[in-house]
Amino acid sequence: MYQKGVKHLCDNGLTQVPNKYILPEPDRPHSLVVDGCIDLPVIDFAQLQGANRPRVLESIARACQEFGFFQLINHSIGDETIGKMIDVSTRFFELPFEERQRYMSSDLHAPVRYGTSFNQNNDQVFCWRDFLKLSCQPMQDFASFWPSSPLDLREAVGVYSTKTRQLYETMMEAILESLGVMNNSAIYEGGNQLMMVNWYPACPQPQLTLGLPPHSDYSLLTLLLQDQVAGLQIQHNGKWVTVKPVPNSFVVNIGDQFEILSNGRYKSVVHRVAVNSERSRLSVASLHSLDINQNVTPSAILIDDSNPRLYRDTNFADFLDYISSSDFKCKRFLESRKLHSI
Ligand SMILES: O=C(O)CCC(=O)C(=O)O
Ligand SMILES: [Fe+2]
Repeated sequence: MYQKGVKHLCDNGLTQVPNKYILPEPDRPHSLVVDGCIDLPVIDFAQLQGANRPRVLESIARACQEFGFFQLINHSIGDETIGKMIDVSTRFFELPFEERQRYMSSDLHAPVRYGTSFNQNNDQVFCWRDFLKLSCQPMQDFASFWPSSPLDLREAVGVYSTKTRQLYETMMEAILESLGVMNNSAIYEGGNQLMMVNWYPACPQPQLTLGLPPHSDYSLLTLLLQDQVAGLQIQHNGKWVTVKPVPNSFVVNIGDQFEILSNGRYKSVVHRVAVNSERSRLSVASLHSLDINQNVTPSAILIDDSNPRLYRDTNFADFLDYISSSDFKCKRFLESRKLHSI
């Protein structure tokens, strides 16, 4: 019954968190280890386009080194596109269960997948999240698989994914430039784009469970849209800190593939999601990575005698194999790609 998702469970009335979702004591989101809200470094996309570019690139480098995350403002994706994406996603999760169930699949490679928890095939303890995962790139291959209800979903996802894709390419160019890696559009053109729409229902005992367990993203880069309900927490200086939502901005974070590409200069930082008893929360993560079988390799110009190569080549298919074969937690996939001299 837990396989049907948290929304389904809550719709049937719930005053306590079932055992299936109760984390062992040390894994719970204790308020003691949470160091309050932080303002992530803010990067002004508009400034990146003009004479201030060198200064903005320095701020990007600092943000990527210190946090692995930043807030992107003035990013040129209109409020209307963002508003529609949030609205249509919310309406998807409000559809009757039978309608959502049509997209349920335990196949990690399915182009459209409605599911629950983190990896419901393997998780011992479930997390307090339902999701809709949509493959987006190349769009002509995938759009016909996207849910046909709500009626305006395909159009909203089409516009939103095209615009986030363009923004991703511009940000990749800038982030690589901040590392001194120039003229490398071949790395990020084409590639894979997955839209992960996350729904975290309000939870009667939020201190016992998590919306998502600690993990790093496998992507090169993730562009995250969150609504106004706080929940995202990142590891910073050994503590969990909550990221304050900024309206109409994107939270941009470095993924495992970028950590490898940068030979460890920029780290893919572990994050998790806390839930709350007051409000449900929606987020849309646009995960951008290389094509499924395309290897990511540390950039040659970031390797020399004093900076030896730190990672072996890997690809997205390896990651999917990894998460289907083990109880995937934290950064263990990336750890498994490290060359053992470090
Ligand atoms: O909901 C969030 O704020 C984060 C989602 C996330 O980390 C993910 O989808 O990988
Ligand atoms: Fe994530």
